[in-house]
Amino acid sequence: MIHARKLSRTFTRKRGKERVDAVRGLDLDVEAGTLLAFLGPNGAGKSTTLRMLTTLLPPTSGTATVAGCDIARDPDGVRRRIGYVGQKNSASDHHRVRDELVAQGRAYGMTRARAGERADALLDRLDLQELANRTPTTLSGGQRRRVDIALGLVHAPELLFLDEPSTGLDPHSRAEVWNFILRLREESGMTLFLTTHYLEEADSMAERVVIVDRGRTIADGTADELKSELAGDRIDLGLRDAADAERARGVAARFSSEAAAAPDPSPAPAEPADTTVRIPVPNADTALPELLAAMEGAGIKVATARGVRPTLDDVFLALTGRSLTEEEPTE
Ligand SMILES: Nc1ncnc2c1ncn2[C@@H]1O[C@H](COP(=O)(O)OP(=O)(O)OP(=O)(O)O)[C@@H](O)[C@H]1O
Repeated sequence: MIHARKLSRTFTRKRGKERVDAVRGLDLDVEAGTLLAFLGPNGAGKSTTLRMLTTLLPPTSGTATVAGCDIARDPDGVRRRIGYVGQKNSASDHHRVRDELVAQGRAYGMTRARAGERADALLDRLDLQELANRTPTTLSGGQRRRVDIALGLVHAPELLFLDEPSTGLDPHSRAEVWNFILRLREESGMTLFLTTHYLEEADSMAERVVIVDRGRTIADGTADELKSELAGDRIDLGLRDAADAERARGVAARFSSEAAAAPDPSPAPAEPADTTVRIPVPNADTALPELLAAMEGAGIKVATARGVRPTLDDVFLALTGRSLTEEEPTE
């Protein structure tokens, strides 16, 4: 459904004095029917990639076909086959939801009757009937986002791009929008390509996660594959004081060669107290009892112990030494 080869985009700023390589040689193949989450820190090149694939921005070099059409040679073909839901609300504030859907259908060349039928079918299928005669200003954030998504579906695209669909929403509305997306995916089997900042959402909802950093793909797979191949489990031990923690690190070294080389191999976004020891292990469930027995054998009193499964942030940290939840330093 999407095939990109060496897709690149360079911007020049300050009257050509400064070059920004926003996307650098991206290769990507996406099968039809996939729900793909495109993740990365601020400035990684996610929106630029999305804008190139949706023909809103020409690439500096490289090629891509989207839904069978070349983005450079046949941008109209791409636009007819895809839907795009941007970060800003697309519905105007003062038109009723059904009228807005009809206007969108007309913009795609449908007759008034056909556009009306399509609007009603969408309202029905997406459970939006009760919003049909309301104006967007009277809707909640989640409802408004659902209407935006419906607008992107009027011309029955094969593929829908969503740029940060749940950003700026409260947790309840985020869950509402996600349920909506998952239902859409289940019922239509359509291909969904979305960017998100929310790692937990990408982790639990997407079938495939592509992580980009500084314009390049650094990881690609299912969330489980990425976590088990690139991050691994961890055990966090809480000790009574810094001296005990130091001794515990020595004992832990035998469980993990990395633990010996780097006493705190995984600096979390919140700095751990120096009484906390973090130990990378292949499997936390089996390592925990052995580790506690070893600590006891060395006369070290452990106050707290817990096995920690990796998150996608741990994957990013393992690959880049930075946390995905940290802000990028401004260039
Ligand atoms: N029109 C532009 N002119 C100059 N630089 C740009 C332009 N658009 C994007 N950039 C730069 O390109 C880089 C990638 O930006 P992009 O918006 O694609 O990142 P992103 O991953 O979508 O970030 P965010 O998560 O913050 O939306 C950034 O350094 C950004 O400042």
